[in-house]
Amino acid sequence: MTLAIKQVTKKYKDFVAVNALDFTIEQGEIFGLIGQNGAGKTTTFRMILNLQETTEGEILWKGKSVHKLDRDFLGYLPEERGIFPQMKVEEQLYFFGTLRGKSKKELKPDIDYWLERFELVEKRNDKAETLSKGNQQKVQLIASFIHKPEFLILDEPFSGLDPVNRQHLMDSIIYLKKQGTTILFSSHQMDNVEELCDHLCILKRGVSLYAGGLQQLKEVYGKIKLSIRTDKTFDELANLTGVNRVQKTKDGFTLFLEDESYSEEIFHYLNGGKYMEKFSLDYLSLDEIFKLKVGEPVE
Ligand SMILES: Nc1ncnc2c1ncn2[C@@H]1O[C@H](COP(=O)(O)OP(=O)(O)OP(=O)(O)O)[C@@H](O)[C@H]1O
Repeated sequence: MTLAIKQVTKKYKDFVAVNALDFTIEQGEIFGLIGQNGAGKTTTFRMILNLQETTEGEILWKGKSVHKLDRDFLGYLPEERGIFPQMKVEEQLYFFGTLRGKSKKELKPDIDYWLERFELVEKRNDKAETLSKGNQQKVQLIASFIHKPEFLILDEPFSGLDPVNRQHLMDSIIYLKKQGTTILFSSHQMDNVEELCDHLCILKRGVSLYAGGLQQLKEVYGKIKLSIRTDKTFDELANLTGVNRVQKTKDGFTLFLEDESYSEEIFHYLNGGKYMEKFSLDYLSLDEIFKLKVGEPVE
């Protein structure tokens, strides 16, 4: 494993912000940390970054305590956004890259590449303060990884970006993973997490409710989401055996089943087992699982 969080607790006086957190991240994977506001995501990042001490437990990078490491292997996009307002975009990127030990010559092709990729080429000589909020965020994002860190931590990287730039960011994260970068990020946008993550940790008030593979998590619940188009009524569907909940959708209904085994019986009931225009059985989305999980009491 690359990063190991071992029984880490963070207390602020009597308040426990992170409680016995324990998970590992493998080299080259994308790992999502999700949780409601105040769940302890930023605190966890700050402890990995050695910006804050753990109260208990330890954090290891490739077997060594993060206290003992030079920080150049890390890249970090903090939640508090901010770049030097008076500095030009390109200057800014050279500044952060050289600060992390790269030469201007090494940085040049990468800066050109990322400015192009994030549609900032025309802004390269503009002062940061004249950019829109989203564009400033893109500059800060590029600055976080322009020195090609082995491990990149992104705190809410998607917030504040429009859908096109969100897609650019998704593609860039996948590109960085392909280059071998290990990536840990937090997001409140579950569709982004679902699309990108191999593994994830769900935090609730500092406690991990789940840490492991995304697909494994989905399989715990099974394929219990049935989307159908039918002329049956809401009540008829709600009264079926094995149906826990019915949701009206734009073009039909979604049935949440007790168990996926009920789907066959329902298929026969709806249309005598014949052709149906829409009948699809699926896993719950991460968003749905998240809402179920955070609704459960913490032990
Ligand atoms: N310096 C501090 N002193 C006291 N309490 C703190 C401090 N920093 C964070 N906390 C508390 O620790 C808890 C976790 O905060 P943290 O910022 O890690 O949450 P988060 O999951 O990143 O939330 P968000 O999604 O809102 O960014 C919160 O209740 C917060 O108020």
